[in-house]
Amino acid sequence: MPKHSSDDTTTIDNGQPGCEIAWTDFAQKARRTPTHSAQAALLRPPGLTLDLSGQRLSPAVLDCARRLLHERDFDTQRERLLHGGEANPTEQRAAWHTALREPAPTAEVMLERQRTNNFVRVADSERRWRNIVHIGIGGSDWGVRLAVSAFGYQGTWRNVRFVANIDGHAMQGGLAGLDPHDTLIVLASKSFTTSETLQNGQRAVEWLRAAGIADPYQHVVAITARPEVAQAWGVPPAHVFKLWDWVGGRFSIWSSVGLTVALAVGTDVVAGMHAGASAMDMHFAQAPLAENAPVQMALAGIINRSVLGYGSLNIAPYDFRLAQLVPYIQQLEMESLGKSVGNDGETLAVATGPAVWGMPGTDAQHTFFQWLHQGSDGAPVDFIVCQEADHGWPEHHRSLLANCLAQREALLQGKDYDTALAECLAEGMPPEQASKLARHRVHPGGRPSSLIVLPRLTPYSLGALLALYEHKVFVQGVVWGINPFDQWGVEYGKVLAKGILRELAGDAAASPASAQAVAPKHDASTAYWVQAFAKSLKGRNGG
Ligand SMILES: O=P(O)(O)OC[C@H]1O[C@](O)(CO)[C@@H](O)[C@@H]1O
Repeated sequence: MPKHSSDDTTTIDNGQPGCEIAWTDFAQKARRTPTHSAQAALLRPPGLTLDLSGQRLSPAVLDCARRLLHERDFDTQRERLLHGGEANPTEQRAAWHTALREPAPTAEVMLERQRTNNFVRVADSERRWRNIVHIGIGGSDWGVRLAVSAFGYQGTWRNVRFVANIDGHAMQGGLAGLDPHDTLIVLASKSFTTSETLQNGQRAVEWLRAAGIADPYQHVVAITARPEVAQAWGVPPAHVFKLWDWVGGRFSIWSSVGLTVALAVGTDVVAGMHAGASAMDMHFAQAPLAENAPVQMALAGIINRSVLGYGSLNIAPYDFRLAQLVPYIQQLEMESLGKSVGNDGETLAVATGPAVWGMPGTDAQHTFFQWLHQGSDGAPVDFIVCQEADHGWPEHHRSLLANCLAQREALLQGKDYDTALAECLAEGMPPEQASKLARHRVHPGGRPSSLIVLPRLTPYSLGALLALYEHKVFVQGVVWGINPFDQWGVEYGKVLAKGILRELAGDAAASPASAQAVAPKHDASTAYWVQAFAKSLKGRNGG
């Protein structure tokens, strides 16, 4: 059976009787449904409107999807997710990020929310911490960057810098020009073991100390699921904010990791995002499947990936403020769905999570839209746009909206040869030249897309949008039979890096075999570069 196939007969078999039939029916119906239905297919969950008319969805597809979801035990799995059950079986824990944004959360969640808000209130009232350096990576970074750039794009009275990368230039740039005496370092790390974050944090502490600050840790806060480790590292207990093991790293924007957002753009923004996301949670829990936005979006994505064979998904926010949405969704989708082994431990028979990439429109149009329109592969596109802008130049917003709709229409409708030829002739070309050039002007069309319209960019609508994608990813995990809440693939590289690091530091005993049992013997190329880099590092350090 092919691993990656758009063949109708490719089956998903996760050990449940009948799944193969439901999948085959679903795939066949989807294949027979044309992309681009005659009417806009609008869903109106909280905070946004979703137009899926550019996808291969139809009542017949939905009918088969219902059976498929039933056979995957979707209702039970959704219940488990939303009520703190063991949604993450390989790590034997919940994935209960929805609990963090509930209007009436548990006492422990409420306590951390209050502690975070108090910290911000005191800092604001004292006009303290003019500079914030947020140090975190992956899920401890992207959501914060996104919210700060979405609502602080005009600048804020606090100067907020982000440092994620282990590359020393990132830290150098992150600290450059700041007054250490009025700088707060926010260390966000669920595990408090991530080497990038801890090393960058160490540099920040040294920088504070070098400025003559006697107790640099008074300038540091930590947000972590391991408060005792953060305290042992030096952070005062009152500066340690907690999240929980049952919050996946890529969902931590809903936790105290939002502290930097609150310091930068206000606690109201955080509360608004929570409200929007929580409303989407309710919608996901209660809306019938035909109107359930995350479910419908998930089905469209499954058809694009596993039935039509598209290898990637393009995210095109037609909003400059949402540039950081691209890496945010990239991590959410690719860390969650970048798996090829199912929950039963078997290799999956169908292709799962697509590569996710993108850039805000209209920049994207001048960068890679050519490939989307006429390239041999193409990719489904999620267009995201706000109906109303928040600036005072309506002509700019008109152009932005026109561009968004035009790109989508071109992908959907395409342009056939006769139209292209007529165009060329109307431009006065001689017939022979026109017939040649017309071929280059043909757009295949029928390329799938979704259009997500936010009434305007508010914390509520952004919260709803993020929760929409989260639940979409979850539903895809259910259908594909994979756990979207672990990320074992990231771990192996981390383990190997530790061994190589020791070798680069000249630790002779750290040959791969002796460093750790799981590290393989280096391949010839890696061995060559380890030696070469070790030599140049040694030379540089005068060794
Ligand atoms: O918050 P931590 O524990 O520092 O982890 C940072 C990131 O590293 C990962 O574990 C792996 O990339 C992500 O899931 C997570 O968001």
